[in-house]
Amino acid sequence: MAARILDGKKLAETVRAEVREGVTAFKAKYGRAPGLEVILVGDDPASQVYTRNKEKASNEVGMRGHLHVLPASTPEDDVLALVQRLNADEATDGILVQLPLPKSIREQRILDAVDPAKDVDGFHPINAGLLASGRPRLVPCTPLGCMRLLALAEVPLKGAHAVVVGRSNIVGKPVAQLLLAEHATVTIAHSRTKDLAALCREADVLVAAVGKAELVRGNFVKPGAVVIDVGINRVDAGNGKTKLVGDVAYAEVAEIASAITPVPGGVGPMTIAYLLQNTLTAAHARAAGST
Ligand SMILES: Nc1nc(=O)c2c([nH]1)NC[C@@H]1CN(c3ccc(C(=O)N[C@@H](CCC(=O)O)C(=O)O)cc3)C=[N+]21
Repeated sequence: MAARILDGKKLAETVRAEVREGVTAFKAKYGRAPGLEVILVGDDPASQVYTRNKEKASNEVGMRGHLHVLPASTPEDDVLALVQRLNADEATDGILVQLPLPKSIREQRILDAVDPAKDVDGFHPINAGLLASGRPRLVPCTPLGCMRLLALAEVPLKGAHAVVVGRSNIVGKPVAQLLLAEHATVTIAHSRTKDLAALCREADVLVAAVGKAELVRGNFVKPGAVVIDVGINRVDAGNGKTKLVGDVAYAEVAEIASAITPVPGGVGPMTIAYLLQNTLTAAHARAAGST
């Protein structure tokens, strides 16, 4: 039995179309476009591609998207000053600081400076705390994308055992909170978990977000489970080139799971789609004066 492939690229198109309609309605109501400001510090090639894609994607749905590129040598205080300027800018609804930042800059200091009302990544401790308290406001994009993929899979979450492998503030913890809110029984596992394979085999829903290429093998998966692969690992393809693989050994697991997300074309495109959705959400909240 081969698993159903959960096509994130196609579903992301649907989400973007939803956002595009929402942006049209927002413009009609408020006479302005939602504004997204993306900040990239440094010249990491992958980050350059990702941030340009975010800028482009926001413009494609009718937003005012803008990318700020700062040299890697930019002093921490200058990055902070840009964040503060954007916090104060009425036309800016969303601020995204691309990670990782150069080592000379304290990430926490910058992320904590983003106005929680404009924190479209959902990384600010206020937004993390609201999510954990069952009062979600701006929720991290990748976990939102995972939940939408699970909705596509039509997997019943109520009472299901969900195992999340990975405990990051960006994916593992928030996706666990969202699964809990849907009444799943959630286990958060990580690199130090004893007998990880046996624990994962208990999962009806398995979310792999550890950042270790193909860690999740066939023997980690209960027959019929739904598998969401958040990993994006660039590995040697053997022919002098590189390729992207997830945290899941796809070919092997696709023989056992009932549904699985591919890499690329799974969670990645959904992350960008939900960044746009979050920007629209932030714009509405700000325009309505609720924050
Ligand atoms: N503040 C911040 N917010 C982020 O959301 C954030 C970040 N920093 N830093 C880096 C990571 C990574 N990330 C990706 C988003 C989409 C794809 C994506 O669309 N990937 C395509 C393939 C891309 C390719 O071919 O290289 C796919 O999976 O199909 C990948 C990676 C967002 N991140």
